[in-house]
Amino acid sequence: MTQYWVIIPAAGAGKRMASAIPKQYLTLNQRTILDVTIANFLSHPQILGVAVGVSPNDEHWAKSEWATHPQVIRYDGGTERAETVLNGLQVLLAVGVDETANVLVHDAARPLVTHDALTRIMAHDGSEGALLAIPCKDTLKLANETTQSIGTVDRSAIWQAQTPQKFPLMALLEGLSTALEENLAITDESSAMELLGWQPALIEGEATNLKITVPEDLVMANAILASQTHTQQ
Ligand SMILES: Nc1ccn([C@@H]2O[C@H](COP(=O)(O)OP(=O)(O)OP(=O)(O)O)[C@@H](O)[C@H]2O)c(=O)n1
Ligand SMILES: C[C@](O)(CO)[C@H](O)COP(=O)(O)O
Repeated sequence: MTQYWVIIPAAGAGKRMASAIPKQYLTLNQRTILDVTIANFLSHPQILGVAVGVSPNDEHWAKSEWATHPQVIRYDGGTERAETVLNGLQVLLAVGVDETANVLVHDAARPLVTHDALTRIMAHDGSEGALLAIPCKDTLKLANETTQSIGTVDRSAIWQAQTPQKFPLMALLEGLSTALEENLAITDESSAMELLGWQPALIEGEATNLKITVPEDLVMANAILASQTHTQQ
């Protein structure tokens, strides 16, 4: 079975969470969100190691249960997510990861991804990359500047992107470098690859793989964790 390195961007400030500490260090079932995320990956047999991008002035990483683990590399993230991921790709090259290898990129703020979903995206053998995503289930409204509905968007072709996202290391490095050089506001890896003309596969994920962004997401994540057995070590 193919084995993978994972880049976990964890250098964000968590502004929308409005918490005293960056949200990736908030507690989920007596562990930090970041430690739960790392545990989820390192407990999967196809994961070789994790490169975690944290803020250069991060004061919390040293207390992580993974801070000294041999399969975990800490590196300096950037001011934007794309920069943090790009720095991670450079780190993987520096430690000898093959340029042709596919790598996974996964938000630190998504601790509940299941091994089943990880196995499915790693098993996907398409040539244009892949990402976990979920088809839109709600009716979508278009809002005007006073938050009134001015129309309904056809949701039949709308999917919500999640992570992990999987791309060849060097291709992703080119995509992110291009997007950053052109000052393009990209919020995930697949949008950078689409700029190069790639059409990555959408691999259906799970609604429980939520990104913890605002306080109510943490309430939901705790409820999901309490109701499901996640394979974590
Ligand atoms: N410069 C940045 C910005 C974000 N991230 C990471 O990208 C993931 C998804 O981003 P998001 O949920 O937006 O996190 P934040 O940027 O921290 O949140 P906010 O936008 O509310 O500040 C998070 O794990 C976050 O730590 C990162 O590594 N480097
Ligand atoms: C990568 C991502 O989680 C896919 O939905 C999302 O784009 C991250 O966006 P954010 O604004 O950095 O949270």
